[in-house]
Amino acid sequence: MRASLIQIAVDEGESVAERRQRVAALVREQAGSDLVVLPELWTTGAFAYEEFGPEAEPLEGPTYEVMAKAASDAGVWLHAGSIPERDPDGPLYNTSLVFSPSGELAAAYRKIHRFGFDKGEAVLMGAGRDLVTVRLPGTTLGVATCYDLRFPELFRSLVDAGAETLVIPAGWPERRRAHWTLLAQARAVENQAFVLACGTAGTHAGVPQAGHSIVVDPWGEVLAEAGAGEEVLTVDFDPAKVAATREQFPALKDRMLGLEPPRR
Ligand SMILES: NC(=O)CCC(=O)C(=O)O
Repeated sequence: MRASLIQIAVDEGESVAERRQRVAALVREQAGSDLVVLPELWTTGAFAYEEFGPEAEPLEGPTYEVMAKAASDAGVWLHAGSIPERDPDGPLYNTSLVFSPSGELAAAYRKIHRFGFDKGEAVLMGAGRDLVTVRLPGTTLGVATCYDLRFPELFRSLVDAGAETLVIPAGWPERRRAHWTLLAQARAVENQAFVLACGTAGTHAGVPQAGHSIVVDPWGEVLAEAGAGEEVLTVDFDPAKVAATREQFPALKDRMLGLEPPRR
C-alpha cells in the first residue's frame, strides 16, 4: 500500500481560497498512491483561532467540494485533514473528511479532545463524541486529530473497533516536536498498528509548526519522516504486518483492564 502525506505550509501570505486550489493540485499529483493524507485545519491554521469563525464551512462546503473532486480525479482514498465545520444547529467543530476514490464522503470525524485548556479551540469548538473507523481495501483506518494523540485510551478504543492504521492529521507546534515523535511511536507500539501522522509546516498566528510528519510501523520503527518545510512524504507499507506483529508478539491479548469480563 502506498500512502502520501502532504505536509502543507500554512502561512499567512496565502488566502484560504488560494491554498485550497494549491492543495487540490498537490492531491492530484499523488495519483498512483492508494491513500493521501492532509493535515489538521490547513485552510486556516490550527492556531489561527480568530479565523475559525470567519472561515468555518458547512460539512459540504467549499473544501468538501474541492477535495471530493481532487480524490476522484486522482483515484485515491483521501483523508482531507480537517476543517472548521459550522454545524447549522450547534457550535463549530474541528472535523476531518475522508473521501473514497470515487469522491464519495466515506467518513467525517469531529475531533474529540480540543486543544487550548481554557482558550482557543477548547472554547471555540464543540467536542466530537464518536469514534470513526474507515474500511479500505487491505486495512482499516482509525481516525484521530492532533491533540487526540495524547490520549491513548482513544486509540485503544479504535483498535477495539478494528483499526489497523491510525491516521492523525495535526497542526503540531515546533515547541513540542519531541512529544510528537515520541507519542506517534508510542501509539504504534502499544497498539501494534501503523501510524500515519501528517503535520503542517510554516508559521501561522505566530506559532512555528513542527513539520516532521511521520510514518511508524507496528514494531515502532520509523518508516519515513519529513523535514520542517512543505513536503510530500510517500511511503510503501504492508498492511499485513499488523496481523503478523499481533500474532508474533501477542501483547494485546494480555490486557487485564477495560475488558468485560476480565480475561483471566
Ligand atoms: N492543534 C492541536 O491539537 C495542538 C496540540 C498540541 O500543540 C499539543 O498537544 O502539544
